[in-house]
Amino acid sequence: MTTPRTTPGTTQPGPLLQAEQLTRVFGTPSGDLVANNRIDLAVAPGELVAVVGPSGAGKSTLLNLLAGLDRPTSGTVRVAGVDITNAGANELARVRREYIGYVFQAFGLLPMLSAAENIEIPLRLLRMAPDERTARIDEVLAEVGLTGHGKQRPNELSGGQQQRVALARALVARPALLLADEPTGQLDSATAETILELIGELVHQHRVAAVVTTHDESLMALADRVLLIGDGVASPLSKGPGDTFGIGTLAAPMHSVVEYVP
Ligand SMILES: Nc1ncnc2c1ncn2[C@@H]1O[C@H](COP(=O)(O)OP(=O)(O)OP(=O)(O)O)[C@@H](O)[C@H]1O
Repeated sequence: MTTPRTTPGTTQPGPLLQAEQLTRVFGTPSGDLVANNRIDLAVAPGELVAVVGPSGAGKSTLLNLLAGLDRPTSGTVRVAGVDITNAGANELARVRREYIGYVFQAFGLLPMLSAAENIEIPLRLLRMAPDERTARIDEVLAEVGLTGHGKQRPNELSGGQQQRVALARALVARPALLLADEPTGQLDSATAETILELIGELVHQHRVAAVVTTHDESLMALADRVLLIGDGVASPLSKGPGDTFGIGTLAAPMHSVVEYVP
């Protein structure tokens, strides 16, 4: 992989991703539910931010807002300087296509397509020429350690391999922003660790800005910053040499955010 995609001739000062005062309220039969409450977040190229917190704390809600898959009740999201919250459908689609790679919690691979064909989808959306597409797919398959597996369908691959395909699909168009929702949620701990290391490597080597939601404590150790959304009481966080962060030791008021820089 070479450098992340940028639009020629444009400069993008400041963070690649900037969320300000993001609030998402869901109407439910038992009343309004505040899933995200005034969340601020800025992520620069080359930075890996882990979003952690208990089930139901609002992690997926936040990621969906950052990806433009959902619109906030209030607040704004800017990607490469573009306010995607108030963008029209075409502009939103362009920003998502050109800047964002998204990894879904349940892989989201199309079962009838091979691994290579799944990975090819974002390149087709970008109307890349077939030769170039093939070269990029080979390159990204090598990066995620799946050389030689391109012709296999998802059901012919292990869970960890499917997760690598999902990651390859998110990275194939060299997105400047990687958003991954629990990318290791369905994997055993050894495979999860390998995937997390791979994400860390790719983000830091290629200066991708990344936000990854996780229950996995090893991701917190790899992250440049940890954003905690959760229950309970806010407490200062600290980390000694060689320590990992324990989610059990972290607590914050419900739907509040504590940001910690390791
Ligand atoms: N479309 C929706 N309509 C109503 N409530 C919703 C909707 N989506 C999410 N919620 C609620 O918002 C809250 C946050 O959900 P979210 O999926 O963001 O949590 P999470 O932290 O990602 O949880 P998990 O770790 O279990 O995936 C939950 O109480 C959930 O029930």
